[in-house]
Amino acid sequence: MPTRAGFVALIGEPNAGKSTLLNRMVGAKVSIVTHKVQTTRARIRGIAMEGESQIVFVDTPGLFRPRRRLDRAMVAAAWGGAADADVVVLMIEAHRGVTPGVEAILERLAEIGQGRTVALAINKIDRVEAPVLLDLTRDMNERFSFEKTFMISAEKGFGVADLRKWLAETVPEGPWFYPEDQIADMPMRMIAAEMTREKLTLRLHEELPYQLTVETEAWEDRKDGSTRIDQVVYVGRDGHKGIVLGKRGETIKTIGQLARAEISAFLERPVHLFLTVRVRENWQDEAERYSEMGLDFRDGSE
Ligand SMILES: Nc1nc2c(ncn2[C@@H]2O[C@H](COP(=O)(O)OP(=O)(O)OP(=O)(O)O)[C@@H](O)[C@H]2O)c(=O)[nH]1
Repeated sequence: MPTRAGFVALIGEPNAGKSTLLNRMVGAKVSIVTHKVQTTRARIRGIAMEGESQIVFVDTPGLFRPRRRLDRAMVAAAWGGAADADVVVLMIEAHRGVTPGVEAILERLAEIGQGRTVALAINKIDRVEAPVLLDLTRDMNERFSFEKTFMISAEKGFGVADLRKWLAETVPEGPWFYPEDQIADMPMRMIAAEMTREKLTLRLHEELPYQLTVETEAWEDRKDGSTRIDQVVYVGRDGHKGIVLGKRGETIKTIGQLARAEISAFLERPVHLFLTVRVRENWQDEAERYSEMGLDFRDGSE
């Protein structure tokens, strides 16, 4: 049987049950990546293997809960995750029905959902009676042409296997993005590097140098319970250094603070983060090495 692999964006209002569903579909084996390993376009929430299929769940951060300081570029980037996905699954809550939030999502879906496979997952079916569910299914399908509708309870596990199986069949044929053995223990160093890269992406967006990667060079768990992490931000050209550093080093300082806070929350221990910006020669070879590692595989291919 040929292998399949694809990106799935799980979208829905806060509290719809996305995390609960993800945890069920992904399982403990890859829970380490359910935190935030990101690709160039979207953050990976988790990877599920089903038969010969690799299902990569991507996050759509801040999509429906824009914070005040979230600018247009970030919202666009968030939608980028859904727009780039092979399959979009909209999750709604059975007992809440078509809320204004769901209506807003449907409006956006009408724009980005064209020509894309979009499924509906009605969650928390344990909270409603059958007639309510049927009415809601009809109503939603009149508003948008979903490829398929699933009635599930992420918490109790009803219908989850069916959805997973359908996703496995629906993602496109092609090689896996991540070797199976790598998924299980994506090293912490790499995750920490990706967290820093994410901060750079969010901060610099359009200005972000094309050939930019972050590597964790040193990692020391100290006796006092804290961790010292040294990372290098590599850029392809000397001229890009200034962009990353910012005026009087302010940009890199802010990025360091944000990344440190996130890594620290992830590790659940104090972190001292040291960032260095370096220019890397022979970029091409390095980029290939990275794509072998399964990171930034979209770089240069689009
Ligand atoms: N009754 C019931 N509750 C559920 C079900 N699935 C999830 N929940 C509950 O719904 C709440 C929200 O679930 P989450 O998985 O955190 O929702 P989310 O969409 O990830 O929320 P955000 O992280 O805020 O976007 C939790 O209290 C879950 O226990 C379900 O099938 N039935």
